[in-house]
Amino acid sequence: MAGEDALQFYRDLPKVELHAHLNGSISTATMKKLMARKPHLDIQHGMTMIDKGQKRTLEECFQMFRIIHQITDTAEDILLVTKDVIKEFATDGVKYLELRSTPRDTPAGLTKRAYVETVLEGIKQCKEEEVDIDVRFLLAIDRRGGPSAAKETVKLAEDFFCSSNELVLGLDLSGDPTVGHGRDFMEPLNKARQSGLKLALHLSEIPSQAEETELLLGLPPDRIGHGTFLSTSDHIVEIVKKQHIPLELCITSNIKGQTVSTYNEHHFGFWYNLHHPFALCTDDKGVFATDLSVEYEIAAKAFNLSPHHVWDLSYQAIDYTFASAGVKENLKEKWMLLKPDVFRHAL
Ligand SMILES: CC(C)=CCNc1ncnc2c1ncn2[C@@H]1O[C@H](COP(=O)(O)O)[C@@H](O)[C@H]1O
Ligand SMILES: [Zn+2]
Repeated sequence: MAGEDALQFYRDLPKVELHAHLNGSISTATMKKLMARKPHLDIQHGMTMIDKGQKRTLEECFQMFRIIHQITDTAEDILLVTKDVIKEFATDGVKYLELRSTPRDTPAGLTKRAYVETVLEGIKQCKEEEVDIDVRFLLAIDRRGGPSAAKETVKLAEDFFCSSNELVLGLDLSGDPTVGHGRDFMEPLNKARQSGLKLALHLSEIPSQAEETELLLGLPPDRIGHGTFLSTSDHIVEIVKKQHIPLELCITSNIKGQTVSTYNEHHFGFWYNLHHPFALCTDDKGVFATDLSVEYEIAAKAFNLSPHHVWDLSYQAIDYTFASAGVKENLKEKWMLLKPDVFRHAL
């Protein structure tokens, strides 16, 4: 397979996306619509996206999110962004998506509760429009907010967990990993867990976080975001392996954010060789100018995966979703229906 044929194979492959931050997933087309609504902000596209071949420091990446948040500060913006992002994932062949986003009170008058309601409305409208994708939502805790904001977000998640008809499934812990300490979030995260919410935590995204990682692994989380530096501690690897905690691996994000130097050195290789569960994900498809099909293609090239291996990766990811057993079964049936076509393309 070469060039366009290859990319078509990865597009046609039914996929599960488990690690996508809403405001990091905004495409160029949607960004243009948002910028046209707010010309006074004078934001240029280069300020919100890292193009092919470019890299940024972690600090510069988090600066980009501050700029993006200025552009998405009303309910109309959040509704537009949610619907566009969902439709773009569907066009890329994603059949099941767990979106995550940090509820925000904005100067434009949006409240955290209204923020969540708007995202859920976007998901509902896409369903009514029969977009071919099953979408669920995780509320994100930004480390910058500290324990009090975390408690508020957990409370909101608990409320929507009960009322959203299985749309809200859990929580994410994210934000600048150099800010705060995991211990600040143990109590609210533990409480969330006891309420039945699932936990997807960014862990060991930067070096020297072994102490924090070990503490948070004690919850334990249901999935780990990135886990880039987990493998620097044998003890931590043992804990993760023993509990079979799936990882969410985001290759382009790690390269462009410079926590990993080259594709071949990505920790995909380490966990793949251990046969440990993981799912390929995009993280921020807008900021990092990628798509899930592109991430599968990058992994296949860097780690020499056959189309069968690639198929297995996408099929296995169904088991790592936070969806009910029934939803997982339906997805597996869907995958089997789509399988022959996919392989006709591959051969
Ligand atoms: C800087 C870099 C390399 C980013 C990739 N890795 C990330 N690590 C931690 N938190 C993140 C990352 N990407 C996005 N986020 C979180 O997602 C938010 C944007 O999406 P949202 O507003 O929650 O809808 C950011 O403000 C940040 O809190
Ligand atoms: Zn992330």
